[in-house]
Amino acid sequence: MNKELRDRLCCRLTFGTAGLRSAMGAGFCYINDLTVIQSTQGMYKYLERCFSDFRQRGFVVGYDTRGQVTSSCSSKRLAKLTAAVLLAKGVPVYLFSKYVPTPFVPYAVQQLKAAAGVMITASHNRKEDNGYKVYWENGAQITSPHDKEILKCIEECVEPWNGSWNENLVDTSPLTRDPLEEISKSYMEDLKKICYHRELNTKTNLKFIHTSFHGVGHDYVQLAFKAFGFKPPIPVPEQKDPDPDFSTVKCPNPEEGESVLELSLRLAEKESARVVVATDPDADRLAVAELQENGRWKVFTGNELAALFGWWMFRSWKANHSKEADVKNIYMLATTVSSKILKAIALREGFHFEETLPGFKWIGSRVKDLLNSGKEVLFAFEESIGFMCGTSVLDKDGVSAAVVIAEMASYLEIKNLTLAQKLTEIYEMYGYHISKTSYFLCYEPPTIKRVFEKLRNFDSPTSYPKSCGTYGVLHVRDVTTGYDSSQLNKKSSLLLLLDRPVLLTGEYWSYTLIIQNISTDLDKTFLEEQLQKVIEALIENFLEPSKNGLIWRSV
Ligand SMILES: O=P(O)(O)O[C@H]1O[C@H](CO)[C@@H](O)[C@H]1O
Repeated sequence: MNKELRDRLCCRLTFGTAGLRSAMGAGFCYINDLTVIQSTQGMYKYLERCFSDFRQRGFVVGYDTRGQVTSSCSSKRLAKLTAAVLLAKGVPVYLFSKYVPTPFVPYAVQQLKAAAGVMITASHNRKEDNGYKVYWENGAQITSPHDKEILKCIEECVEPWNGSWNENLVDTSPLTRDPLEEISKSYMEDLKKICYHRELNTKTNLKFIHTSFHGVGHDYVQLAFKAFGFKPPIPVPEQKDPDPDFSTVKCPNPEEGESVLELSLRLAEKESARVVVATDPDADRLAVAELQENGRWKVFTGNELAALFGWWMFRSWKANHSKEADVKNIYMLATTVSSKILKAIALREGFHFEETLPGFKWIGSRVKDLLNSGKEVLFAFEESIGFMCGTSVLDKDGVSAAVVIAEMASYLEIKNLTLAQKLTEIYEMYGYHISKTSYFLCYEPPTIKRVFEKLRNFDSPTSYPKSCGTYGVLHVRDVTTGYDSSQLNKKSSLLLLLDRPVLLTGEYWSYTLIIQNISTDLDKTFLEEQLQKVIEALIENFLEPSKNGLIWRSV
């Protein structure tokens, strides 16, 4: 009992890779009415300090379809409370009147010139979770130092203010605005900027299946296909409407591959559709599967999809610009744990590639800086099926990615190519880039700390591993401490300003191993075997799952 109380009351929610995220429940480290009110009060305090015109600019609030029947805690209720805190303080709130994809919030923040915004969502997490994703005025998720400063302000505002509980304010306050129609219309219009073959889309014989995994995606993906001139994709009926229980899937994470796509693939077979697109419950991630000639489905990894998107976005840019257009002004980005295929394409084609820390918040902020300095960013991604096509939304966007891949598939179809065949062509042109991504579940933060401490003091104190099984370690980059053995000054250009290891959410540690930029004449099977062996060595020597009680999830 004491332990239970301590666990619930003696710690606070902190900003992770995607805002505040935790299970819905009672306690200060859970998502509930009180912690959301406290967080918004802290946000108010911080925003008031940062923006003298906060009361003119307002704040955007969106929400997904999550909820708990037993506690009546839902994203919608938490969104209303978020709005109430600000309305009570005289701040105009753009509260969407209906659930929206996460990308609508960063998009709206920029469009409406709001000071900031919040999306109530736990993305693809299990049904028990919820979260509070914060966007800054630049339309990107907040990074340090804002997160730390907001946390400080939250701690100073834990007592609910008058009016903070009054969720009815959203219906009675003259400061409430519903941006749904305006934002939806303008988002779909902006989407057309990355539509290059509308004519072809209207005529294509290809059929597409779409699953929204019981979340927000259905209506918006249908609209996006319409904006591109396509017939509507065929929805998976059992998964098209919101269901906070996610009753047809074990976990609503499209990253889990074929097992989670079961209903979509069976529907595709029935409908003779070759391509399946799956948006996660808040529609910011995209999975894609394609039926192959051998009758099997290929579920693309995030890195493979990025190779296709990168090729496509650059090819489309080239096709729409004169030979004189300055390719040196073009940028593509990826997080450091993602494949370097874009780097290989960039090197060959003459544009720029940049790496960021893991998490789309880093990509969003960097893209904004590049845009501000007059650069053009065509595409950015992270391996966990997060894609940013174009720059209307400075975050990953499953809705735009779904319709872009549909256009790509239709275009390739008239060239008698499948997505998988084009991927092979891309590899043959720019070098094979193979990778394997998976993750371990670990519910004990001290264990994770121990694993990393061991890596930092491997054979002797303060020394990183020199080998992993039979493999030598060429370089070590520790973005938590800022160490990079490959640099002359031993300093990493990527430094995580957090006091915990990279890739940690407190719940799982994901890993991505990449063999990159290899010569095309090497045997791919041999490379895949090598990759598998390196993975096994890494797990056995560095992670030691049985000793550390880590649960492996196959992706
Ligand atoms: O909100 P979700 O999709 O979970 O995204 C989170 O997971 C990604 C991988 O670290 C990051 O981009 C982070 O924003």
